[in-house]
Amino acid sequence: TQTTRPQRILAAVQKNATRGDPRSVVKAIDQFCRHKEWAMNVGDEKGCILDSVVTEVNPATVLELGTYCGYSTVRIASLLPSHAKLITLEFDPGNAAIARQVIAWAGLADKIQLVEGASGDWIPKLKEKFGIETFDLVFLDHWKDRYLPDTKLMEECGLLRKGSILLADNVICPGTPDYLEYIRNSPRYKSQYFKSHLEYTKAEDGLEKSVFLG
Ligand SMILES: O=C(NCCCCCn1ccnc1)c1cc(-c2ccc(F)cc2)cc(O)c1O
Ligand SMILES: [Mg+2]
Repeated sequence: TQTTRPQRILAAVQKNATRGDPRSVVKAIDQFCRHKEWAMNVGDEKGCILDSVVTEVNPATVLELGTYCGYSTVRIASLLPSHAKLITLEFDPGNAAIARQVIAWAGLADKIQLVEGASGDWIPKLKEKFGIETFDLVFLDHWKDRYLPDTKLMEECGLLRKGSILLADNVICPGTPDYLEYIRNSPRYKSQYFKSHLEYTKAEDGLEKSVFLG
């Protein structure tokens, strides 16, 4: 019976990465996706931009929308201060099951809370469920047509504070036109575009970093 792409990514991690070594997990996935099989991880080039933003913000609370196989989850969590918490939402149960194992292999399970379900359902429940006040950093990497509605939902639910950072993947490819239009024209945000490339390709893509002004 045929394996799934996430299953093949997990196998590559278990074969090539060292347990408890997040950077080796990131490297193993990048090697596999660059040389064996493309997959929609944020990747190494945009990943370096992600790393610099995480390091600059040094967040105590992080929300990731779109876990996939846990590549960016591991990448972010490996840079967090010891008591920081990362909540990651994944809609697809198959992806979530793989991501849990990738996160465990990296030894980061105690920093990460993986929640299965739809972001639109979960965002209004995060405060009560996880005792979260606000998020210092949000990484948007899920369905591209959900970036805008979920951003508005986070505003309405009081999950953003003055200075909260939103970092959005794929604003060029596949593209998030309605989100870009909103966030770049809203007086409540200050945005900056980081030009890069679609993971493991030469196609243009980039990350949009936006500061919520309150
Ligand atoms: O669709 C993407 N991600 C969302 C996956 C489903 C999220 C499910 N979910 C999780 C939580 N709530 C909902 C994505 C796609 C591409 C891409 C680019 C070019 C191409 F030709 C094909 C694909 C590149 C990415 O970097 C991406 O992130
Ligand atoms: Mg992406």
